[in-house]
Amino acid sequence: MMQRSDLKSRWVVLVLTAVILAGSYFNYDGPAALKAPLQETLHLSDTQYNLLYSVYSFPNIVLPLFGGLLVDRCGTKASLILFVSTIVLGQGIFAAGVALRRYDIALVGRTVFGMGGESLTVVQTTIQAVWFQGKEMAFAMGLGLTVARLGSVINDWVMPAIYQSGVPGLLPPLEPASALSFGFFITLLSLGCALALLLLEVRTDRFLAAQHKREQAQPLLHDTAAGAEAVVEHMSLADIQHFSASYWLLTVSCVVVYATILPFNNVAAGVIMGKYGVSLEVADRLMSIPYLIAACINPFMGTAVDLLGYRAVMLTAGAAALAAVHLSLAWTMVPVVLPLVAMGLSYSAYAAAIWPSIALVVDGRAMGTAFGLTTAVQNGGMASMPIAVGTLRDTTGSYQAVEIFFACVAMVGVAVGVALNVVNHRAGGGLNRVAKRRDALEKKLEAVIREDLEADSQSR
Ligand SMILES: C[C@H](NC(=O)[C@@H](N)CCCCN)C(=O)O
Repeated sequence: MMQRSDLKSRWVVLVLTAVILAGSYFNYDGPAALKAPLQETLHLSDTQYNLLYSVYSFPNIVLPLFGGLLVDRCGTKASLILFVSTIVLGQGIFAAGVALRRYDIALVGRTVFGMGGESLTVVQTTIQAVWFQGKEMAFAMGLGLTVARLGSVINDWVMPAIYQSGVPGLLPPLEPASALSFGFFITLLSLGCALALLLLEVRTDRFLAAQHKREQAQPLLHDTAAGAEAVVEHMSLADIQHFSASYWLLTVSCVVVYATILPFNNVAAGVIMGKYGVSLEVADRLMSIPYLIAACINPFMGTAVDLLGYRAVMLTAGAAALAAVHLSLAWTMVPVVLPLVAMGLSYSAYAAAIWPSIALVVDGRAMGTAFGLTTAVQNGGMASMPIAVGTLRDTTGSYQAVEIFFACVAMVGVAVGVALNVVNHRAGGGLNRVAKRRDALEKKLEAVIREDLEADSQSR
């Protein structure tokens, strides 16, 4: 029976989903590229500035856990339009709040934006899973993340330029709301791509329905969400109790290690400007280095993980490298490019290992629940970390204490990584093995058990 993954149009779907997410990542990092102008215009302390990131994550301490359920219930088409519309609305409110010099409205905008932003990644992953099921799924997802991260990089380059010069006849210069309004147009581009995807999905439904009628096959599953059931099965909260120690260690690792990457990016311009005395534009270009490197090497890192294994080792080494990066930013005056390049390499290695590791340690049936739970817990870290960072910066007056704090959190990541290696070794070392070899061993084991069972039933 013909499926979506048999159609060439899956590549169009990949481009559309990647551009949709790039629009979201572009605007997630909007405040980071405009840190100084935003603080100046709205008279914000570091704590208040960082709260713009915490409020993005607050709703997501719960939402991603139910994101899969919502996608299952409402379908990918409806939830895609819902979540993209939510980020359009959120970015519009945020830009309006900044234009009106109303910090409270800006916070509401970031909260609404967050309510769409993280759930959008859930529905995007589901759509990619449905269209690439049994085909190039890992490659497609890696490429999707690369394009999304390019959204962050382009943001770092474009936002300060628009802030400086505005858009003649449209947006005034030296006004942060101008750059944020440009971000609003980018969300409209995401909405345009989402509508194009909706049309493509509807046409594909019709095409497959006609095809299935011809084949006298089962009735068509009328929504991609239903089609997704084979891959991203119904979320069941009861599954959580069966998750292994490795899963929980991976989740803790995800929280602490990501807490030293994304919240660092939120204040990176401030760290670089304060320490090296460069302009906002130069600081913004420099801060794009980690994400630019990650965007370029993500698919290769993913391939390396697939070919070599060593996931748990890579997670631990990535955390250790991040601790070294933050310590060097706290205590040394090495050229800033070096720690930023090292951060990009460690981030990419870490991201390439963490998400497939989660897929390896949970039962396929509980995959949606597992990813939803990890993302929800991760957002707990993303919500609290900016508050801690802002408070530290405001009370000490410099970023040195913040950098030492980041390094300590990364060291917790190293400790969790060591524990993960021990637990994983005792459980057979699956995370450090090559997936194909692991699959082969599991298949062998299954065959032996099946033979035993058959011999058992024959002897009775
Ligand atoms: C793949 C991973 N994504 C996440 O960790 C998201 N939960 C948070 C992304 C925040 C920007 N929208 C990543 O970006 O490495």
